[in-house]
Amino acid sequence: MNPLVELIDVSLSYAGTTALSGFRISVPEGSFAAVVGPSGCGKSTLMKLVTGLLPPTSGAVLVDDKEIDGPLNIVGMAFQNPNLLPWRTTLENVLLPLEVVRPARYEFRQKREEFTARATALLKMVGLENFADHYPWQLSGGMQQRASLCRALIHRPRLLMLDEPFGALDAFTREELWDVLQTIWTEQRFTTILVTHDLREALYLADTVHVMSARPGRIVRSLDTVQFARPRDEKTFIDPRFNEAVLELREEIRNQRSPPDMQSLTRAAE
Ligand SMILES: Nc1ncnc2c1ncn2[C@@H]1O[C@H](COP(=O)(O)OP(=O)(O)OP(=O)(O)O)[C@@H](O)[C@H]1O
Repeated sequence: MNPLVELIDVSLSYAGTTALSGFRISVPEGSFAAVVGPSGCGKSTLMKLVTGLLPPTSGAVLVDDKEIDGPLNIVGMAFQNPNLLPWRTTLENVLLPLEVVRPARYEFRQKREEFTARATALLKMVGLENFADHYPWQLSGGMQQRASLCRALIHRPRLLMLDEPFGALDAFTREELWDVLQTIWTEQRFTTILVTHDLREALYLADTVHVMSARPGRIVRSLDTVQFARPRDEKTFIDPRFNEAVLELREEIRNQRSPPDMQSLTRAAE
């Protein structure tokens, strides 16, 4: 499969801080990639580069074989905070990107009914069919995150970028949402890049788990998860190979952490 997203020798520096250096990744169209790494290694920076919100300092960010030169409209995004607009109902929140993302916004007025039907179908897929007219404050955190997933997918993006979308949820709700995401992805096969601290989440959802080094971040390991048959379910968690892979990734990330700053440790001990 051709890569939809490719970063070639990318570096990105903020004033005085090199966040990424020598970063390479290739994400085949229709695949699910997860990116894990130690805190501050540049995962969110990667999201900003791939969505075109930040240009690289050097190297190339290619999407669909073209170097990107601004925000992309083929992307859907979801973050740890669902960021639903409090004055809009669930349905209205899901429809929001169609009102702002080109070219959908030109069609929105003529095809409102069709788009509403699409939003309703998505809400059904995530189990929110009876909450379309509710406001965000009437929804639990998990329900808000389900709505945020629908909003990310309403314009049928070719690329879904997820930055810790389940990070703030309790373990049970989080695992429920993994299955919701797995079901939608299996059906629609949009290319997905998930940034997460949760190694089980990465292994459960992705085709390939990429491990980043400590800052300046680059990919130091890419682990294929093909041995875990899809659809994955609770049996996946008790597969010894799954737990071995979690331990392996944990060890890899531990080795990537920067050595402790001895001066601050000494200061903290005083
Ligand atoms: N706007 C900025 N200006 C200066 N430095 C920044 C800026 N944004 C991020 N950084 C630095 O770049 C590095 C990478 O940040 P980034 O937020 O991408 O990491 P992350 O892996 O997403 O972090 P976390 O795991 O804590 O969510 C960090 O050291 C951070 O302090």
